[in-house]
Amino acid sequence: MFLLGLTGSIGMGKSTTAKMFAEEGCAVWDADAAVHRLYGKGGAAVAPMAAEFPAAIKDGAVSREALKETIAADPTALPRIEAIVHPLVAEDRATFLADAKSDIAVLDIPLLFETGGAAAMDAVACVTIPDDVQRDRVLARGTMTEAQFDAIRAKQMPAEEKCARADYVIETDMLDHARAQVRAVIRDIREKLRHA
Ligand SMILES: CC(C)(COP(=O)(O)OP(=O)(O)OC[C@H]1O[C@@H](n2cnc3c(N)ncnc32)[C@H](O)[C@@H]1O)[C@@H](O)C(=O)NCCC(=O)NCCS
Ligand SMILES: Nc1ncnc2c1ncn2[C@@H]1O[C@H](COP(=O)(O)OP(=O)(O)OP(=O)(O)O)[C@@H](O)[C@H]1O
Repeated sequence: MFLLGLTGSIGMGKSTTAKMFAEEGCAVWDADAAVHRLYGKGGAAVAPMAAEFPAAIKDGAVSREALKETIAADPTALPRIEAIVHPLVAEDRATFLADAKSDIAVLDIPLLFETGGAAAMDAVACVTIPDDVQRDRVLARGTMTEAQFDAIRAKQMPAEEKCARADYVIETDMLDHARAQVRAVIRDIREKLRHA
């Protein structure tokens, strides 16, 4: 199975583009969605998070709202959260890949380059839009304050660097344009698989 990493800065269109790959028949796994499962009631992150961040647990699940307050108040919190969450995310991904049935698996991973995951991919696609559009789109969702957005963005590798390292760049300026690029990426990969 061909492993295509899909990455890009916060709000640049990873989830929307991943859905397009799924619609074209690729098996898709989403790291953020895995975190949602892990944080949910009965999720594997709840107990270890409760041990370190008791204030972030509400109704047996990890509360993102509470967690964002913790992160804002304590600069050491995010790396400690990552140390708990990232190994669990890696397990979730291994389970997905063991069951996946498709010629191409797309792994939507926001921190693919930051965490060194790109080395395990056969190729990487990076979604991109200009910074001002990114900011507008993220703030329009209303789930983050401008300060929270800036803090997350500052932690991520700059978008230009991600694109420079990627094998494919997908501009997410318009849905039809992105879909055409997704189809071109799939065609290119299938062509490569035929000649492998
Ligand atoms: C910070 C939290 C509480 C924000 O939750 P919220 O629901 O508002 O946003 P969401 O999870 O959808 O994340 C939005 C985007 O923020 C970026 N982001 C999230 N976590 C991180 C991080 N640790 N470092 C850099 N960017 C991050 C990603 O681009 C992500 O797609 C949440 O993302 C979290 O708990 N992050 C820690 C776990 C993690 O590292 N996840 C990243 C994918 S494995
Ligand atoms: N090709 C596109 N054309 C127009 N709008 C788009 C396109 N792709 C994404 N968007 C819009 O941009 C916003 C962010 O997209 P999306 O949620 O897919 O990004 P993301 O990278 O997964 O975000 P995050 O990093 O926060 O998880 C959404 O409002 C979405 O509708």
